[in-house]
Amino acid sequence: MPHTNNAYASDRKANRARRKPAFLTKRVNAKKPSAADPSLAVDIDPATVPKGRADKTALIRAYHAIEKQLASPGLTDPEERKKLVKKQEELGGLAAYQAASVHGGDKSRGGESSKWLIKQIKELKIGLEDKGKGKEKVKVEPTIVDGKKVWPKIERRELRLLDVGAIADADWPWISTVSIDLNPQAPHVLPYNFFDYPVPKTDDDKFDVVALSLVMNFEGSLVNRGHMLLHAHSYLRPSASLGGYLYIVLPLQCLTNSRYLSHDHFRSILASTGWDVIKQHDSAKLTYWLVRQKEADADGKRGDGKVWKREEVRAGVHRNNFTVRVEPGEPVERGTRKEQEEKEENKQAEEAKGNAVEATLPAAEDEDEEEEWGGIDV
Ligand SMILES: C[S@@+](CC[C@H](N)C(=O)[O-])C[C@H]1O[C@@H](n2cnc3c(N)ncnc32)[C@H](O)[C@@H]1O
Repeated sequence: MPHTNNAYASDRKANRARRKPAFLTKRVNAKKPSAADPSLAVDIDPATVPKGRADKTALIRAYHAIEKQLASPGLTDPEERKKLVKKQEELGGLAAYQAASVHGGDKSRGGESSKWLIKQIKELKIGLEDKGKGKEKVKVEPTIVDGKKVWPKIERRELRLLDVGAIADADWPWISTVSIDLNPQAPHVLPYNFFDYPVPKTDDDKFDVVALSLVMNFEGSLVNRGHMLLHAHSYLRPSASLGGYLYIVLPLQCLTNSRYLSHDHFRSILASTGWDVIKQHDSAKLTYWLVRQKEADADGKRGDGKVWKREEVRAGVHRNNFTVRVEPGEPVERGTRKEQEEKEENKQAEEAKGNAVEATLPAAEDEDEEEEWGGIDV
């Protein structure tokens, strides 16, 4: 019985046996060597996005392994950095990674994550609560027609959504979406890092909802994942004393099979960073969270400022290491994380392994697990 509920676990076992997947072995040009450094040899046609599930998984893993190295504090040599970036390019770059990834919002796969969000927005009447102050409240209830909910047509101001890590997706007529991504794949997606996207100056220009769908698990720095939770506050428009919503989607295994994170632990981190969980749902592969800003205190703060380090929440070797750390300060840039942080994380990971009853697998195996869930192979 695999330790995951993923139907494709057997594919991963194949990879663990270090069998080189087809797309990595395919030679585009026998003469094309591995540049000056043989360790950079990745025999892949950059234009070819792997078609098979196992090959896609291998690409995601390979890309993520490099992404993690780029986020490492040990990476101080600019030449090493260049090599790693080049390696990613040879894999097809972020575009190939995106094409190979499973996306919660991908309409061709049913747009699973956006569907869930839209349902919640309608049910919670998000964007309607501050409409027409002093006017009679609009009653919005669905009627059931042929067993399906039909929502009445109502006048509503356009709801504003900031879709972070959007790649290329989605629009609804009554939602005004601003989409940003590190590497946009469509003209309407703005090329921004979330941490650099300018905060709107007026409340009217702010957003009702910020979406981080399968984005936190993409971020290689654990501390930056926490910063994403803190940073999202700035973009939300306050409505009465409460504020707007943050929508988070993660691979389910980030919470159900992580050594350092569970549903309860994530809920505590959310509370501490100023969020009340309003709706939560798990599908077979994804976990969905719609959270709302807590009431601000007299100083305008919504969180308790607590520092969250990596803490073990469940033992066992057959676990992934996905977690979120929360620390004050600015988001860290790749390669500039303090060495002390990494030492501390490694020490904690070692202790966790030592405590594990079934601590039999080699470290490399654990590493695989982490890459897998740091990636978005869901
Ligand atoms: C797996 S895709 C998720 C796509 C889509 N949101 C979905 O749910 O299917 C993750 C995307 O997040 C983007 N991303 C990661 N960190 C980001 C950041 N700090 N700012 C903007 N985009 C980011 C990546 O470029 C990547 O395209």
